[in-house]
Amino acid sequence: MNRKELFENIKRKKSFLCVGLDADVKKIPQYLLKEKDPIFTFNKQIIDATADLCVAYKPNLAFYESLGIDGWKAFEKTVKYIKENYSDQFIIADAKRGDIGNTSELYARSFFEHLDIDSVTVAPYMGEDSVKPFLLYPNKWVIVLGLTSNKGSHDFQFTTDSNGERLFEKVLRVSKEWASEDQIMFVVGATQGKLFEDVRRIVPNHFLLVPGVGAQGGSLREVVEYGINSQCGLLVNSSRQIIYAGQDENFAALSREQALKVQEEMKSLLEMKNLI
Ligand SMILES: O=C(O)c1cc(=O)[nH]c(=O)n1[C@@H]1O[C@H](COP(=O)(O)O)[C@@H](O)[C@H]1O
Repeated sequence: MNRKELFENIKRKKSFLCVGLDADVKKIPQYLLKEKDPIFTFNKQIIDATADLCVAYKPNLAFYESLGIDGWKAFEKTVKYIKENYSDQFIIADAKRGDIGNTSELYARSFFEHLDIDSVTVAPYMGEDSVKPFLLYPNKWVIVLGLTSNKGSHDFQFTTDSNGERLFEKVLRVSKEWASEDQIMFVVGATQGKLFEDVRRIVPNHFLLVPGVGAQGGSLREVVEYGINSQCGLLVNSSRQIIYAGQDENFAALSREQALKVQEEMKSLLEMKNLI
């Protein structure tokens, strides 16, 4: 999916919500454990209940890999299900990969060839040659960790060099040269609030993947205030707050209610910014 199509979907659905499919076998409704594939059954119901309210899904690989082969199968089935039933959804494999070139090549192959997923999150720490193999796929997206949502973002990302440039700023400035705005997005945590202004000074046009609203307490209003651009430029992820809204048979309907609340706020913010 290209940038124009993504923006068209945002306008049509009046939403820039990404639902995070972080399905933890210990947190999903426990009655699902009697199913043959509880994680896929859970995901399928969440997807069916939210697909008209969001433009993207982000399964985080940790939740699947932790279950071994069964988890990987549930991941593949989830991706296939989205692609076959909701082809307008942008799929993000949240894998935070990145390694020496020949290894990254294989990571890229698994997500972009084997699974044909739209995008993958990548850690930039190992530099250009660790990210480049992902960029060899012209219609796919690489989502580079820029300024993360967690407390530990302060350990390294805010350290400054002799010119006063912070590490996250250097990451954005340097890595945006590795490919065009049609292939690279950046992760910026919703918890970083006003710092979106600093991010936008360096990458005014890029799409940003923004986790950290909901369970981590980031403010959607602030993200929009400081981070939106003329093509919206934001995919705001919420995982736990949406997918764990209920524990009984009606869990998917409760997830939908949560997603609807976020989508309604997004609609009014898009209207306020004259984008719809
Ligand atoms: O790359 C990410 O998606 C990510 C980056 C970041 O800085 N912070 C962050 O929370 N995430 C992911 O976004 C999701 C957030 O989940 P919730 O806090 O439950 O909404 C998880 O899958 C995290 O791994």
